[in-house]
Amino acid sequence: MENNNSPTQAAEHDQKIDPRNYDDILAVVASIKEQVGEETARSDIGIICGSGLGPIGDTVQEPTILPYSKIPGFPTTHVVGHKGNMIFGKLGGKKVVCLQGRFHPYEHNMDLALCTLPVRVMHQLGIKIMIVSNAAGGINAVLRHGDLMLIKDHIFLPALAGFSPLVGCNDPRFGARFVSVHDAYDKQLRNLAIEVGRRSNMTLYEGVYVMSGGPQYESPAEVSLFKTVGADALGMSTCHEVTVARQCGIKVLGFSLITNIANLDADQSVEVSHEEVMDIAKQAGERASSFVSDIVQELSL
Ligand SMILES: O=P(O)(O)O[C@H]1O[C@H](CO)[C@@H](O)[C@H]1O
Ligand SMILES: Nc1nc2[nH]cnc2c(=O)[nH]1
Repeated sequence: MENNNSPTQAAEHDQKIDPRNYDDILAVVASIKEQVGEETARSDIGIICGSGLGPIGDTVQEPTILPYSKIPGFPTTHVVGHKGNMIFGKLGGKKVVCLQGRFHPYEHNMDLALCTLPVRVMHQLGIKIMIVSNAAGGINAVLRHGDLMLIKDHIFLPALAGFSPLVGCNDPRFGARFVSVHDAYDKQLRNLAIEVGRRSNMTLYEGVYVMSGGPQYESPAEVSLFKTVGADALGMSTCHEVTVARQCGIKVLGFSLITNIANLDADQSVEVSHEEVMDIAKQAGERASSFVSDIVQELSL
């Protein structure tokens, strides 16, 4: 089993990094540049792979792979289906950096600043656009296993309860103290994705993603609550990354792969498991990868 929280996966560096400190972020970036070379590190597009969506990273051409264990300040990824690699290379003719593995707040004691360190690092590496993917439970009745849903907006539940990556002192070099997320998921990028999907006859939904803290899956009553407030799909990631990206001025395109149907009725509920999530993600991996690659090909920077 990969990424099983084994002590052998401890970081290979001993540099102490505070993810809330701007100069420390620059130190992380300097280390990455030193290891892969300045030109390789410079990237235009960042991609974050969701649970089981690592195959997107495997399609990067001319890859230079830097394991997280070699990046100062990066914790290990504990969740199965998140390999823990930063991959530099080309996709659709563009320079990309792909994160094969993300940091979920539930893995890291709800330290959202730590979990968004990779986004701040990618910003310093030059990305202007971030494509973020996740595995999610479908709430909207139209959604089926394996469907792709473009994220139009989100409900960042932990942040509403005070768990935002922007809590704490704000170094103005990071961006605004008060970040507007009125347009978190860029409309032009969404339109492009819809057009790309249409051309390849892909059924693509658009909806609202809600992030819960996890790691337990939701009870039927909780799913009903989310449905009532307008959520279409739910997961335990993404919103923290998108919030930081917006603070940095990065444009975002996000999509959810529907890996399970969230339970709405306690009398007819079925067990949800990460194995099911991984299974469906595996089946959809190729489709999701070619979708991302087609979009990247058409992006103008
Ligand atoms: O959001 P990603 O990383 O795709 O993973 C999703 O899948 C896991 C649960 O199966 C949770 O971590 C949830 O957030
Ligand atoms: N919170 C949550 N995360 C998920 N990730 C994949 N499926 C689900 C789900 O049903 N709920």
